[in-house]
Amino acid sequence: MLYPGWTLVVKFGGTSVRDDFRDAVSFVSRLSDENEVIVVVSALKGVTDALIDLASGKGNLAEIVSFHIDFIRRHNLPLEPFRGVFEELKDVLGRRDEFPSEEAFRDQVLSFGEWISGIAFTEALKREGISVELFEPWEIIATTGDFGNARVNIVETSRRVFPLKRALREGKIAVVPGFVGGFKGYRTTLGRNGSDYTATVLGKALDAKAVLIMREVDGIYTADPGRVPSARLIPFLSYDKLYLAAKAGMRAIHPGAVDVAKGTPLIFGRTRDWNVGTVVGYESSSLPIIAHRVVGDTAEITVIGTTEVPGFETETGSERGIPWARLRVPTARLGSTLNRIHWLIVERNTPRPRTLSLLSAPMGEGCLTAFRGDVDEGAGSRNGGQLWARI
Ligand SMILES: Nc1ncnc2c1ncn2[C@@H]1O[C@H](COP(=O)(O)OP(=O)(O)O)[C@@H](O)[C@H]1O
Ligand SMILES: N[C@@H](CC(=O)OP(=O)(O)O)C(=O)O
Repeated sequence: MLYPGWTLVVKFGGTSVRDDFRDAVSFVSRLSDENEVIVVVSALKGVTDALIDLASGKGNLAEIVSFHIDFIRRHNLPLEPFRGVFEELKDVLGRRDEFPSEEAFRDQVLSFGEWISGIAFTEALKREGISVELFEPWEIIATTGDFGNARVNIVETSRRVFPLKRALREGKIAVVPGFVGGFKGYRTTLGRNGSDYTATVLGKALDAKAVLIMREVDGIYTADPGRVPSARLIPFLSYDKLYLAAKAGMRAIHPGAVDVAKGTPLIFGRTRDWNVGTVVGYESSSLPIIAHRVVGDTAEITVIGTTEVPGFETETGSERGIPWARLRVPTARLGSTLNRIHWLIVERNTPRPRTLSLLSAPMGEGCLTAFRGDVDEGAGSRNGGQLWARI
């Protein structure tokens, strides 16, 4: 499958582990027939948030345990390998004072989400009769001591991957829980969506032929496909454009993951049906990407790959040779009841303009007030509390 004999890192996001576990396991099982495979798993979707609450004293351990037990039962996995882990988590919660900081304690608690997923994946592969070994990420991924947002030390991590190489040589699949690293005996985390970062770091350290990022959507789109039904799939995308989009707030990948990946093909696919949609390398299609984020009380919409957004006063710039245009909206100053802006992007200079993408960004209250003066009314339409502007 793919190219026989390749070393592949395959990462499954939290939604895939929680909702498409069987497809994920069978995909890995199939890949491993002819390839060396390293599997990186995220915590089940929602678990990291629940653990953050738990660490801050608000959460409920029993709920987290029963959520996992339900998952374990639904997939007919043996309960035994998990029991000690739930006990260990309870024990950590009682030892808060032994950690050098609140952040170090929180990272220790968060590490259990990915660790439990790692055990689940390992047990599921064993049940298929596949030879597999689970690795402790805090022993492999060497990081800085910035708890909550640690950076990986690639040189040190490359020294630590020998046990993984040994396992691969022995014909085993290596399972490495994502998002978690280690610093001076403490567990660290790599920032939200950090499992992508684990995957590309391992791709580099093991000189993998490709890193596959498997999720609930089949690739990278011109805008968030969860919000924008007309967003278009981008088949070929460059590392630099993906990096700029991630930095501008696109939720699809951890920005730190992209730079590490340079030189290794990054392939985005959907776990369900094993559908691959985007290959990231040095070349890019000309489609723009729209990303948005809220920074303090300002909402930012960035269009990457364009020099202007006609009809709007934008800040423009260029990074890594790629132009971008950015619109900032001070959400606090706005006062109407509108809470979304829909932004229609059409291809211009063509006889019949085609819709490329539509951004629907929640902007806090009052977008209409902010944009009324700037909008080309002839090009857009307002209905049902939505405002469209053509760019
Ligand atoms: N431009 C984009 N292209 C693809 N996905 C995007 C984009 N922007 C945001 N996303 C979101 O990223 C999410 C990634 O899928 P998901 O399986 O939830 O990832 P993970 O489980 O790794 O967090 C999707 O829900 C998708 O809506
Ligand atoms: N579980 C972590 C790390 C991660 O990468 O998750 P996901 O792959 O679901 O984005 C988080 O929620 O941030």
